Amino acid sequence: MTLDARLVVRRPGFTLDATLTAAPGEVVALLGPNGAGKTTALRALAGLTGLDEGHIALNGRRLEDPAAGHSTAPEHRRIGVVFQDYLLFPHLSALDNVAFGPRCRGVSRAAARQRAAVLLDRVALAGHAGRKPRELSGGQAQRVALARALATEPELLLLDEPLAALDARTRVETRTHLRGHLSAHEGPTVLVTHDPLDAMMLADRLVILEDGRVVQTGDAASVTSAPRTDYVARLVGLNLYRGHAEGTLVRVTADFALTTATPQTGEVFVAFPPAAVALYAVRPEGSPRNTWPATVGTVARHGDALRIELSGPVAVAADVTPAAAVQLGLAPGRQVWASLKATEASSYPA
Ligand SMILES: Nc1ncnc2c1ncn2[C@@H]1O[C@H](COP(=O)(O)OP(=O)(O)OP(=O)(O)O)[C@@H](O)[C@H]1O
Repeated sequence: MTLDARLVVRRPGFTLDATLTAAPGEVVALLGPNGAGKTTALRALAGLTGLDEGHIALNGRRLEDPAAGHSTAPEHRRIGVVFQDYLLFPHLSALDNVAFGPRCRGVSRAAARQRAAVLLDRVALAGHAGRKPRELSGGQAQRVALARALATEPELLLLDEPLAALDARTRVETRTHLRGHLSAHEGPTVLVTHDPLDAMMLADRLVILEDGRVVQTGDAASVTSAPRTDYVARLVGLNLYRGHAEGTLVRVTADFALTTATPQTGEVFVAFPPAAVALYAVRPEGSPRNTWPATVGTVARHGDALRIELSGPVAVAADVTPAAAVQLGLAPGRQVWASLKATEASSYPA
């Protein structure tokens, strides 16, 4: 069971053009900022939004091929969808919600309910089979929605912000359960989220979508260690610049260059954490560091540290201890020197 898709959907002022593949058993997270096209991509896979171009193939079978004038209706795609707000039928019990899909596919009432009971048991809700959705907690409703999506034995599983409706505590617990269920699913799974933690905990691979395009893909470790866009850099809390490298010197702008530890040639990204930026009242002398004058913009709490947004030759975020902030008198408008060790700046080809 393999997913192979190129999704092209044109809207006024927005075009989704994303290639998406997923191997059997693989969980792919579509991660991106608001309006990136994640939901549009999911709806296109489910057949709820038509493709203007491209194709969707599952197991080598074409579900949609606009060039050939072919589109399989949503109900004939072997796809299970868990929507953001779960969309459970309010008047049906948990059991009948789960039995609904098999019933629609012609399974007898008794067999559908039997299958639903097995699935509810699998999501640890056997004791709640008779409850209506309003009598379930958010986490329980999420599990019923998952059981309902699995009830039709889908080849492809789609999840739209599966944990967004849950409070923080339920979320942690439900995420762990969901991870287990996803790994038991033999087909590919595509999940949409704008929560990096959900993406990293649930998915084998991240596909970062920005403005309708795939800007980066890879496992969590490779994406977070080498972000390729500002969005990804902010997501993982790194400063990120693009520049031109000649050896260990990377020219970022006409009047700003950074020295890095590893020599490179050509177009590169340079990334470093805010905690690697040290601030001084006077220019630090005589060390193999990058130093530049900067002006304090905003000061905000960030964990145990203070996150200082600085302007100057480049915008940069620095984390300092509250004690250092007091000592340096860090307030908006204060002029300081920023400093970064070459060994803290990693560079990699753009
Ligand atoms: N039915 C529609 N008609 C016209 N434009 C639409 C429609 N649905 C979505 N769009 C536009 O398509 C773009 C992508 O929207 P989409 O909902 O896919 O993004 P998203 O990444 O899921 O965002 P969010 O995280 O906010 O849900 C947006 O610019 C949106 O305004």
